[in-house]
Amino acid sequence: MDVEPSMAYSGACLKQAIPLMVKYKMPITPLNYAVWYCYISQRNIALNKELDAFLEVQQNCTHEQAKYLFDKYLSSEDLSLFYRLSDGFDNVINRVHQGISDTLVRSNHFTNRLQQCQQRLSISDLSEAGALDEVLDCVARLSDESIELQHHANHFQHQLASAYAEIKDLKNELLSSKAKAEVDKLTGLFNRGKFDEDMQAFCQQNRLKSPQVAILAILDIDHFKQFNDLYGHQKGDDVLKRVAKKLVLCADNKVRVYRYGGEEFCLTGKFSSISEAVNFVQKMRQSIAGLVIKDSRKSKVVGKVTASFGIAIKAVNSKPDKLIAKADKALYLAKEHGRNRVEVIAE
Ligand SMILES: Nc1nc2c(ncn2[C@@H]2O[C@H](COP(=O)(O)OP(=O)(O)OP(=O)(O)O)[C@@H](O)[C@H]2O)c(=O)[nH]1
Repeated sequence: MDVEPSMAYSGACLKQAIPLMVKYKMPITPLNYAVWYCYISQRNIALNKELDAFLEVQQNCTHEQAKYLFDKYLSSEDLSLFYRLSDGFDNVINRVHQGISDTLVRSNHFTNRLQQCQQRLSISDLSEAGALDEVLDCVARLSDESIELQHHANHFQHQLASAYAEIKDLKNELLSSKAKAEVDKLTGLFNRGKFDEDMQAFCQQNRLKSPQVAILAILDIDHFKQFNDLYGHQKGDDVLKRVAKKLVLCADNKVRVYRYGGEEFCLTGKFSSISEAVNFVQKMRQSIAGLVIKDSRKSKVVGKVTASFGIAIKAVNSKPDKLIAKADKALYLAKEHGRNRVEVIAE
């Protein structure tokens, strides 16, 4: 890169790059940022095309692919530049740090001047010729310097206020991009990405209060394909939203609900016993079975919705894929045994 971009420009790029890195689950590292910076500023159309192709095929760009793009289209000079410019937080923090150092130097200087004046005044004999002039001189100098110090303090205060606003902006940007990346657009529930992330932590929690059981339940709307085929995809979407609403209404702070994909949802939670967990899930099932779908004029009932549930009881040191497979197996049994029911696999 020949011209070093301005701080404001790199800050603006950072604001655009962060949501993209969060969306595609790429760690915010200088190398990744360099690739996205290049993408956003459209400096190299070939890089944009290659990155678009990765994103289209697999919805993300792996570390190896980012490294490949970097090696192919960017140079180590770029990286050192991005090390300096990419991290908006660092830039702001450096400015504040510099402001504090300047203020300290100035206030130390002013303290020294005060001490010098104090000394000069204490040894001045006011009856001596010129002593009053010396006092006046001291006071005038101190007055000038205190005005200068005050100007500097005001300037520093503005610097701090703008740094604070900038950091807050970046933080909000990061938080809202992260939150958006975790939510399923149609239903507003947590999405599959968030589920995969949470499952790791859920499976690692082995210290449950006694007696307590942790469960994973997967539910699948019954004959949903038929519903789509009969009433259209939009009506199908409507059903998904209404099922999600019911799940949220039933859920309390014991459980967390996700859209697993398509017409499947899942929930994780802790209960004091297996029967309490099953009763809870049965209530969810009944609540969904109470859903009535009407035609667009809301005059005619066009269908009822039911869902089948599979519950897996988490064992100590359960691995996410094993626990999911167990819940899937229980769900399969619920479908096999007639749908609109709950099956549990405990072992
Ligand atoms: N409207 C809508 N349909 C979806 C969505 N995601 C998946 N589907 C549909 O969900 C249907 C799932 O059908 P299947 O897996 O065959 O199962 P099913 O008809 O629910 O039958 P059972 O599970 O055996 O009770 C498919 O027709 C998908 O197209 C979505 O976001 N919106």
